Amino acid sequence: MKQTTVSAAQMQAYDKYTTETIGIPSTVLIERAALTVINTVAAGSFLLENVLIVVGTGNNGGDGLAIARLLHLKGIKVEVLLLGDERKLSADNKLELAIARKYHVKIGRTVKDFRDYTLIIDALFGIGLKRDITGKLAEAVKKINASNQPVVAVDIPSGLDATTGKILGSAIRATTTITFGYIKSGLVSGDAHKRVGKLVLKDIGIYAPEV
Ligand SMILES: NC(=O)C1=CN([C@@H]2O[C@H](COP(=O)(O)OP(=O)(O)OC[C@H]3O[C@@H](n4cnc5c(N)ncnc54)[C@H](O)[C@@H]3O)[C@@H](O)[C@H]2O)[C@@H](O)CC1
Ligand SMILES: [K+]
Repeated sequence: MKQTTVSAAQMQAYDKYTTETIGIPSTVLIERAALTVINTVAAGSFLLENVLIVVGTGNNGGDGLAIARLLHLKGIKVEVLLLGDERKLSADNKLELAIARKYHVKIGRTVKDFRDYTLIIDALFGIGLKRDITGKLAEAVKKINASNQPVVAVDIPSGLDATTGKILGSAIRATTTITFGYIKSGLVSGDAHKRVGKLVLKDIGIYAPEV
């Protein structure tokens, strides 16, 4: 795996190349991303007693839903907090949500107190974040940070611009960030040092066209 950094646009192009030109279904990549996250989390010192997975409407949320399902099927107590407009789910997110619901994963729209969880997994936004996080979503981000609970960010802490590392409105403060395929430049620049925590790079089968 190359250690050079990539922009969000480059990473999106690699995703597209892998899924469209090579033909690996995006749900295979999501499953690999989810397996990687649960294995990395299990190998760490996190307490998996009561896990909250915060998911958004895009494919980062799709990763989160797959993580929730895999943990749930291992008998770990998990809860999903689904944030954003459910009518705007990406196709893969919709599929992962339907699968999670069939396995009776607990999925809610609100949380009483973020301090009730032993681990929070952040799958709100990945490299698709385009503008400032505002309103209810920004409130949730601030409450998660204020909870001081351990947070594992999926691909990138939500709210961080994947290219510049600038905080867009507000951003999750992660204990550990597990990023897929390549280190996005925003994980090592701008405000990244305030938000990323320990950075872990994992291969999930996305490669640049020249590989
Ligand atoms: N094939 C792929 O593209 C893969 C993607 N993966 C995951 O998917 C992520 C990228 O997924 P997406 O491109 O769907 O992007 P995201 O999941 O980052 O989110 C994009 C969604 O959020 C909305 N949005 C953007 N900024 C917003 C804001 N400020 N407030 C409210 N809504 C906002 C967009 O309109 C879009 O619906 C990666 O970071 C990675 O975690 C991996 O699962 C591997 C495969
Ligand atoms: K995230």
